[in-house]
Amino acid sequence: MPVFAANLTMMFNEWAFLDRFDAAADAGFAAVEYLFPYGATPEAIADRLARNNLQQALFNLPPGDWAAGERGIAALPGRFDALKADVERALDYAAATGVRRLHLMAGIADPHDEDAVSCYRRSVTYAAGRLAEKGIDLLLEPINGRNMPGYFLNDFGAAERLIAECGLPNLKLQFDIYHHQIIHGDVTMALRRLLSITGHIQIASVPSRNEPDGEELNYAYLFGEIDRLGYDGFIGCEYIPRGHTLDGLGWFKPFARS
Ligand SMILES: O=C(O)C(=O)[C@@H](O)CO
Ligand SMILES: [Mg+2]
Repeated sequence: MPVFAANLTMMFNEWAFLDRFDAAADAGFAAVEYLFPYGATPEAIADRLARNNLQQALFNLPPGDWAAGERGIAALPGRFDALKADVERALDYAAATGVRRLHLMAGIADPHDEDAVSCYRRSVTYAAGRLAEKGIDLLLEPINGRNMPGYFLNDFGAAERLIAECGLPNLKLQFDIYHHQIIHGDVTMALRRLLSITGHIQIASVPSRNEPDGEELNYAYLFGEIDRLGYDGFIGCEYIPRGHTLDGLGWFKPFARS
């Protein structure tokens, strides 16, 4: 049975950030993820995880200046020193939370620009190496261009090729089913092909990015397929609830921790 992680950036927004940990645990989640922990101290987050017996499934390395429109800096030439500092900052939070996987955002850059391509590869190789020393996986997530126009890593094939070329055991794919359906479709066949290099899965309805209980994808079928393929990682619930978070958890009832 999949282990679902509540995404505390999108879900449980009725509560302040730290209180979302309590709310997610009360709703039956055994794990959480979010985009960024950096607005709270590592100690405060560790305390919420411990007191609620929650696993920290995932978070992202710092993304650059998010408010200014940056969406990662890994593919941005001239930012390598900042990236190295970001890796250390994320590792402080990793040590406190016990997370075993971190997502590195690529940034807004032309995927056909040679400088961006070589810069991205250098950043990925460096970050994966540093995380390997701590037993942590580095994840790469292709993101669709409708949600993130101009994003460098906008193709699952590109991620698959890079992971194969680098040949680093802790470099893995973050398979967000929502993005895959929008970019490529054919989700089941892609899961079968890519699960062996997948370190984390995320879900949402398509096209609305709401609860995984309707619209274009049949998640009941996909959860069965993910189980059948032997996936033993987390599934991150990276969706925007249609209304109050708790009112939209009908789909989750069979999986809730009691
Ligand atoms: O946008 C998504 O999808 C994510 O998983 C975020 O972490 C941004 O990368
Ligand atoms: Mg995602």
